[in-house]
Amino acid sequence: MRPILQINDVSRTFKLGGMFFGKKIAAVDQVAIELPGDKPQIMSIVGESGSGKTTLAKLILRLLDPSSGTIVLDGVPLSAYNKRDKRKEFLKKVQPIFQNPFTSFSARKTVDTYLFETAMNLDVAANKKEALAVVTDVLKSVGLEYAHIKGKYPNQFSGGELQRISIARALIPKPSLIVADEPVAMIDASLRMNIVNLFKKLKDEYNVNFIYITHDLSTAYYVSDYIATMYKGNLIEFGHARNILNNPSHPYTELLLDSIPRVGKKWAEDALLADFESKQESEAGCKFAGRCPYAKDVCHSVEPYMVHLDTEHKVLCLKHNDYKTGNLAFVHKNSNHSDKKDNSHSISG
Ligand SMILES: Nc1ncnc2c1ncn2[C@@H]1O[C@H](COP(=O)(O)OP(=O)(O)OP(=O)(O)O)[C@@H](O)[C@H]1O
Repeated sequence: MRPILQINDVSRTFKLGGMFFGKKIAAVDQVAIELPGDKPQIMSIVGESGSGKTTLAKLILRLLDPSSGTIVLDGVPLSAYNKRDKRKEFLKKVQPIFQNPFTSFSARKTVDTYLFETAMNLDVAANKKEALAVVTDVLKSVGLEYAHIKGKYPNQFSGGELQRISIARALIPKPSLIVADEPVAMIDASLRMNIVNLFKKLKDEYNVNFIYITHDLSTAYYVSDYIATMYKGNLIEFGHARNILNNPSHPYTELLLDSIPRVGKKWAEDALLADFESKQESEAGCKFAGRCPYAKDVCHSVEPYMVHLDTEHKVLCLKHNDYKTGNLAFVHKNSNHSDKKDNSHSISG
């Protein structure tokens, strides 16, 4: 079964400052992810502010073009949708959900108008009667009645309700992929789980994959089939959520897991993250070395390369190559190969 999503060594750089003296930053730096297509998946992208999550989401949504690399959705490169007349086709396959539902809808338009327009514009319904059936259906799937939203404006809803309506709207074309960028960030903490639970339910009901971008690790670990951890533009760990939870293998993922409040966990353990944050970033080598509790000298001078711990778990860390820099003798017994990152050939033994 072909993967539903392939992100092939994708980078996106931004130029900051002037034409000649400005510097380039790699918001997304050679990210490679393959999401299996055998059944619908929820993949969370986690990482702190500035790690590149939103830039990656925008690349998948075609709101930005990659500086290099390709993204392939269900066997079709996203560049195939570049032509104007292919835009609708793309929107039928990939739908976004944004952080703030109040900015997704104009304050001057009733929300049901949006739903009807989406159904008609994306050729899901040929007329208003057909559209009504579709709209009623998608609203029911997110726990709302059409009668409850009919003729109302965005400010007549709570943030949680409006986010459910955005989800309903995204479902209208029955897309293969929904990209949700921090969809619960503006919602009351007590209601976040309801939204996240919806993703789990809808995944099977609509056979739709979700990319869930979040700071909220507790919901990410709860909802995900796969987890991608990003740090300063790099994908530093990717794998099945079960593997990541039971065997977090990048020191940063370990730290993130440690920072999730858990019943019975002492305050002193929570303080760990802040301590590491205060340390200096290293200039060369691993971007995380300055904060890493396991860093050795080599980590400050040699860029890490991706090590496959098993078929569904990979990590960008020299620790998993026993800090060796040329000899690919992996410590993990299941390891059988390492993959590129173009910088891997700069490693000398
Ligand atoms: N249009 C842009 N021009 C210049 N730099 C940008 C642009 N968009 C993003 N960046 C930079 O790229 C890096 C990654 O940003 P991005 O928004 O993707 O991170 P993020 O992980 O989504 O952060 P947050 O959780 O705060 O949204 C940051 O350093 C950011 O300042």
